[in-house]
Amino acid sequence: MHGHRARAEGPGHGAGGHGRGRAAGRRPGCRRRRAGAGVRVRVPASTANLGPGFDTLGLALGLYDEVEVLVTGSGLKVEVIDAGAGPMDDVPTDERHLVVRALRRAAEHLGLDVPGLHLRCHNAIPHARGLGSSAAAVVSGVAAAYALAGRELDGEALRLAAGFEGHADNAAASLFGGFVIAWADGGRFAAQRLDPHPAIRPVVAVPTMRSSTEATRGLLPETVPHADAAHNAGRAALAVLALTQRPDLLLAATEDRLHQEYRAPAYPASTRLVTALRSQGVAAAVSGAGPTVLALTTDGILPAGMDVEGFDVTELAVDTAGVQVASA
Ligand SMILES: Nc1ncnc2c1ncn2[C@@H]1O[C@H](COP(=O)(O)OP(=O)(O)O)[C@@H](O)[C@H]1O
Ligand SMILES: N[C@@H](CCOP(=O)(O)O)C(=O)O
Repeated sequence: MHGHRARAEGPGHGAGGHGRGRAAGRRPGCRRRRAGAGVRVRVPASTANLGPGFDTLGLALGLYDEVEVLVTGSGLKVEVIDAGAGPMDDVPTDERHLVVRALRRAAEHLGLDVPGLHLRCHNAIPHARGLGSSAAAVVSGVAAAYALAGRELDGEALRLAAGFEGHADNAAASLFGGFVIAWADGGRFAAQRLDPHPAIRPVVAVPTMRSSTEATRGLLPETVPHADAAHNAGRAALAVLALTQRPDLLLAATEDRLHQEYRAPAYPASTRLVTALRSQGVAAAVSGAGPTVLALTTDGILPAGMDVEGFDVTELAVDTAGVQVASA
């Protein structure tokens, strides 16, 4: 399943979405999925904002979580396997598990009755680092529900997934792959996918420290100076051109004044690395809400002499396919 294109039309589903708490009951017209049905989902990580495109721009990355979903007769079993993400001590294995919540909400939306569930989650995307692990988890749950219902992913899938976090940049990238522009009209999320320029080679510097997106969103001011808003509007527009056609413009196109400096106290080492890379001409930004540092290079490496102690530096491919689902 791939190549889906988000649509801007259709009814929206916000974070308070419909059907909450009804998953256990079987409603009239609900289609029961037989025990034994199963799907396997592979979902890419993502990097959001890309500097100036706060809550708007996203890029899918070639680092994947995989989830095996088996429909059972009753109950819930969640197995969480470290496939490179590190310790999973922040993940509950009951109904609060993010993949389970997303799957249940999407199943409810699709009129699908899932009597019991067994999940095996192979997690490679590190949590709370700014690589979209939570959006990837939500997208995998939504994609699993769509596949179990025999439905193709559509714009409603994006609205369901984005409704969990209230912004769609990561979710759209994980759903559709490639480079995405996401927006919301009164809570109705939509996205447009674009093909990133093939010369772009993202490098990520991932620190061991975690930083929750919710916490660093709390550092943002209610209002920003008009000049900063104007600056970011221009740079975000330029970023669309740079990401798709003109990688030579990436340094100017990744300059941000809306969110990074406010979040800087949460991760000083990442901020220092972004500044050092930019001073060497590398198009660097904080990835998502941080603390990972993203460098959009064309050679797949960082300049010599950078202080990357405490960071795990890796080149990641751009994922162009988005979430993939197969029968298990
Ligand atoms: N694969 C997953 N399965 C279950 N929960 C997850 C998964 N990935 C992320 N989460 C939840 O989301 C939190 C991280 O979300 P967030 O702070 O938005 O960071 P990120 O930048 O990684 O998305 C984790 O602490 C965990 O509670
Ligand atoms: N636009 C969001 C992106 C959050 O990304 P994450 O990978 O850190 O969850 C923000 O900047 O808050």
